[in-house]
Amino acid sequence: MKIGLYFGSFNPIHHGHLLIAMYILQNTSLQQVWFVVSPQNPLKPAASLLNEYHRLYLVQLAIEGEKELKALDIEFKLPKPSYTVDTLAYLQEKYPTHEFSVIMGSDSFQNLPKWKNADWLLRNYSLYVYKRPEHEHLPNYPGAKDIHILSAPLLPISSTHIRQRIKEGISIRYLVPEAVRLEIERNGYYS
Ligand SMILES: Nc1ncnc2c1ncn2[C@@H]1O[C@H](COP(=O)(O)OP(=O)(O)OP(=O)(O)O)[C@@H](O)[C@H]1O
Ligand SMILES: O=C(O)c1ccc[n+]([C@@H]2O[C@H](COP(=O)([O-])O)[C@@H](O)[C@H]2O)c1
Repeated sequence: MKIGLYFGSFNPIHHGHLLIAMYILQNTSLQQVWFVVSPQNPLKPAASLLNEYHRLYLVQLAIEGEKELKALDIEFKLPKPSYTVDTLAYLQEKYPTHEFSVIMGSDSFQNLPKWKNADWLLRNYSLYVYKRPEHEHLPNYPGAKDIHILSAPLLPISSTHIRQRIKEGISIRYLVPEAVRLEIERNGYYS
C-alpha cells in the first residue's frame, strides 16, 4: 500500500493538518495518511510541549472514524529527539510491503538541510510538499528522488496560534475538531 507519513509535533493537531491529509487522499495516489506524533522535534524547544500521550490522543480524537487516517506512536519508543530518517528506517523494516512517502509543509522543506541525513532522505523517499504562507520559496535539492508540489488549500493557523489563543482565554472553536477542543478544555491543556 502507498502511505503518506505526516510527521509532526501536533501540539495540538488542528484543521490545517486535517485539511492537508484529506487533500492528499483525494488528489494523489497515496492511499492512507499516517500521522506520526513526534515526542520531540530535534529543532524545537521542548518547553511548550504537551505530554506526548495527550497529543496522540488528541490526534486519535480528530481522526476517529476515518479509515484512511491513522495515528502512530512509534517515535515514543525510539530514541529522542525524533530523527525522521531513523523512524523511516524503522517503519520500512516493520512494514516491508508498504511504500512510504513523506508529507511536509514548505517550512519543514526549507529546513531540510538541517535535518539528520537529509540527503539520504531526499534520495530515497518521495516528498509531498505544500506551500505555507511566509515560506513560499521552495529550494532545489539536486539528486532528490521525487518531489511533488501540491497546491493544497491552506488555513492560516498553526499550533502556536492555537496555544496562544488558549493562554489569552480566546475560544479555539472551529480551529480544531470539536472533540479536540472539548478534550483540551476539559483538561485545561495549554492554559
Ligand atoms: N495550517 C497548516 N496548514 C498546513 N500544514 C500545516 C499547517 N500547520 C502546520 N502544518 C504542517 O504540519 C506539519 C506538522 O506541523 P506542526 O505539528 O509543527 O504544526 P504547527 O502548527 O506548524 O506547529 P507549531 O505552531 O507548534 O510550530 C508540518 O509539516 C507543518 O508544515
Ligand atoms: O530528522 C530530523 O533531523 C528532523 C529535524 C526537524 C524536524 N523533524 C521532524 O519533522 C516533523 C515536523 O516537526 P514539527 O515539530 O514542525 O511538527 C517532526 O516529526 C520532527 O521530528 C526531523
